[in-house]
Amino acid sequence: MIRRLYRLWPHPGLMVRVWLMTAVLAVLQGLLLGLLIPILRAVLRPEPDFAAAAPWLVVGGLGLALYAVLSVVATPLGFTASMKLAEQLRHHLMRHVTTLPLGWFTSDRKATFVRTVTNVTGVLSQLTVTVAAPAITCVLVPVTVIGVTFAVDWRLALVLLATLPLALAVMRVSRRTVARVSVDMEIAANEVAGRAIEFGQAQPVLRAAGTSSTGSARMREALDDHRSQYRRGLDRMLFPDLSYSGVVMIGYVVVLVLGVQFLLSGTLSVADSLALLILAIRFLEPLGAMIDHASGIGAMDYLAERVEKVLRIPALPHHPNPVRSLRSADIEFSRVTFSYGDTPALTDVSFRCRPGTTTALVGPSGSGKTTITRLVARFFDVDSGSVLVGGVDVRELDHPVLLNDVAIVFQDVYLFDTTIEENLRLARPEASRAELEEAARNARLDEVIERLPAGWRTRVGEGGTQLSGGERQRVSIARAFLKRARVVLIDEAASALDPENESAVSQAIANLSVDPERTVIVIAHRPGTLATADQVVALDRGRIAEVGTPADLRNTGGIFSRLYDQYEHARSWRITS
Ligand SMILES: Nc1ncnc2c1ncn2[C@@H]1O[C@H](COP(=O)(O)OP(=O)(O)OP(=O)(O)O)[C@@H](O)[C@H]1O
Repeated sequence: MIRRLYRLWPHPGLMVRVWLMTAVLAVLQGLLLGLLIPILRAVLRPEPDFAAAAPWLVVGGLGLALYAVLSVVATPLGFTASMKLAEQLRHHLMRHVTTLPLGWFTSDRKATFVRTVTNVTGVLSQLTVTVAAPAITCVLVPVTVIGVTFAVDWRLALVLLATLPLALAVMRVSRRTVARVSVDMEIAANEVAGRAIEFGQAQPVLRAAGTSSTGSARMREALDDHRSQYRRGLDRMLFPDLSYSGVVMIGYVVVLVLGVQFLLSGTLSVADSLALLILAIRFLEPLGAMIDHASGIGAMDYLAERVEKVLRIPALPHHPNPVRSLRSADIEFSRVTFSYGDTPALTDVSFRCRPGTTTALVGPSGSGKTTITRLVARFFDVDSGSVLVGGVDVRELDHPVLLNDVAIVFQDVYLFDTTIEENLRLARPEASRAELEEAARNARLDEVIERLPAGWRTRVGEGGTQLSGGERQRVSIARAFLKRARVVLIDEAASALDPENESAVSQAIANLSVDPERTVIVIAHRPGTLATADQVVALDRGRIAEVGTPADLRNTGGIFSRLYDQYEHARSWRITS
């Protein structure tokens, strides 16, 4: 465990200092106890010899003073260490996460990551100080006491020594049980937390459907499960707990019986028997306390594994001499094949998008449209073939340089809870007022801003909830203009937009491709976008089905013409309904 924690932290110096301090205190404690022997031997004689005891008392006094000073230093060190260690581990995780492929950030992984960074690192760092350090004491005090006991009577030292491996062996077995119980309890607690979040979020749906009792039944079920898991856990812990205490108690009784016997037979003095009795107590007491730390150590194991799991995710490979500028926005897919693990997404896909043009990606759900846009931005690396931007394989391009020239307009745009101006400035913080206004005009956002009560200074709410979906997309397109991105990847809203937003978003997309240096790829769901695209790439189950201009493909009876008719039909249905 110690080795594992040592490897986990990039700079384990602070942790080692805390542990060393604890170790020094533990050994000092054992040695101070050992001083009892010469002191008791000098005092518990028929004629007490205080002069002989005096030097030991002085050494003991100095030792105690040192112990007190070290304890005073160690306590605040422990407090700050736990905070600093958490901070260090968080930075370590964050640094690693910035090297991961963007495609790794699915919503469930994001949740796990957030929990690991916030909760797991904090608890692990705290346990590293509050459990690992006392656990060191629990081992080192008995070990030192044994050393000292050997100096008095090797026979009793052997009895104590026999207890140690036995207790540690029982401890090992117990730890496994305790670790399993801790994991089961953590899973049950997570289930409760998950259900609670679901229960909260689903309130509107549950109430609208008049089934709020069903929702609370699911919640109750999770709580019941957690309670019975907890009870089962306590039952399972009973046996290791009792067997461990049993070993420690038997050790103590054996020392007591043998000590009395040696005393009665005259082979051990009264002073030594008394000293040994005290040493035996100090030997067995920390050993007994060790079981209390077993669940903490089990929890540390589990938490360390969770941090290691994130750190083990392979980073996006880095080219040793990356190309540091983008020659042009020419995009080419050359025989690209890609799978998400075992799920094939694209097979042998080749097409080219020239600067100054708009390419519409169409195809049924799951045909690979989103994957194409992800590969352009290098969220993932292809399995075979290559994606070229400006004639250079994206794997050879400096990733920040690529992302600097790429703007992505998601279907569901997330805005920060600040003003509309700040949300736009994210794309280029130093943009002038005139540049902001030009970007807003091009994205047809100007008319939205005019309507807002505080204009540019209107706060958009968490996630941008004060704006409609189409308006949020316009903010995102305005960012692409402001950023002067030469590659723009758009996932057009598939759900219905009101006619005003629909035509504004289509116009904004059309404005983007006016720039002769810009390449626009849009996952198109609107006939308006399809009709104005320069090129259509139709996909079917990860393969290219058709490539051509909308006019060429409109009457072929192929996938594009079918989808076009469907979109048109849906549109007329919306208009007439
Ligand atoms: N993160 C992922 N992990 C595993 N499989 C994925 C992932 N994303 C997509 N897939 C799978 O890859 C295939 C292509 O998905 P993709 O999202 O590219 O299709 P799409 O045409 O954009 O679909 P839609 O129109 O529904 O968004 C599908 O089979 C999908 O289930």
